[in-house]
Amino acid sequence: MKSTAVPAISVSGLTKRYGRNVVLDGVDFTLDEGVICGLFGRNGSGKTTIMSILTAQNFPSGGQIRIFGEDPYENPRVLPRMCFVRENQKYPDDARPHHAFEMARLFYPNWNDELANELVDAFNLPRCTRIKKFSRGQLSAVGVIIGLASRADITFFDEPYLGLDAIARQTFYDRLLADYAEHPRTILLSSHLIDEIADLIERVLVVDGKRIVVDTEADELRAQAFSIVGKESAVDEFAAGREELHRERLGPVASATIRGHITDDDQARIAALGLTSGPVSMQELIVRMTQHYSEGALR
Ligand SMILES: Nc1ncnc2c1ncn2[C@@H]1O[C@H](COP(=O)(O)OP(=O)(O)OP(=O)(O)O)[C@@H](O)[C@H]1O
Repeated sequence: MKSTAVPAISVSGLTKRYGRNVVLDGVDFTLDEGVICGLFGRNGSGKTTIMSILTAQNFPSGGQIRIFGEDPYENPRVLPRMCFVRENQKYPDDARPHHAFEMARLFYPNWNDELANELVDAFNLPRCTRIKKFSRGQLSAVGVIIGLASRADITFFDEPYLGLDAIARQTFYDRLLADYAEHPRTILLSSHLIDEIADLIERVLVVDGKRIVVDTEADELRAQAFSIVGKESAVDEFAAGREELHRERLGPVASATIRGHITDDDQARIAALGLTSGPVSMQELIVRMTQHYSEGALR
């Protein structure tokens, strides 16, 4: 299911301006069907803007976007195939969860009532309370349930975890993976809790400086850096001539994040220098790479 002739999403040269403020400038990426992809980036980097443009809730200022090969604007072939779970979703004042689910059932052809009901129990959601009275986490749970039970061909989750406690977030991740295994589809998930979703995602996109700066398979990303720790003079010796993403010092001891695959020769040299090496978490790697890009080191 990994590659199809027509990608689920294709974006080329996307720009977006709000007045004179250019927030996206030349965003390019494609996403095949049947992939869970993480969309990461700092606050205000444009993640919500990208999702809202892809779901035709916002207009691009330039460039081209295609959903299953088609322009999504006012396109009845494409719009019911996409579900956008956004942070500030509004519901009518008197709506209870079942009202929101009835609306979703009308719109999404693959909607599954049984799954929605199971999830209401899994998230301990009160069935008879008006959504207006819900806590922040309960409100997020309504969005997550709609996102999962819609089984849309492409589901966009934009920071869907706000207010959800650790147990509820784990419930979301577990149910997402379980349902995705039975009903593969395309999922674009933005989050600041990178390590929490690192094991869910197969693909990574990072937006920074108005464009996509990282576009890679998750496994490849994990292998793109390693850390070394030990006496600073030994760290200096090992790091000389290599791309160093980050360094920290504590007295005579330093730890450096080095970009690149660690080789057998590297391992031997690390041991000979009395250093220790370790993996870098996806969150740390993305944070370090984003800082590095922001400092202009890679441009
Ligand atoms: N309707 C709007 N009018 C003017 N500026 C906007 C509008 N919507 C977003 N912006 C600006 O566009 C930029 C990108 O915002 P966006 O919400 O897409 O970022 P984000 O990556 O989703 O941020 P966060 O991680 O904080 O949710 C920000 O600088 C924001 O202020």
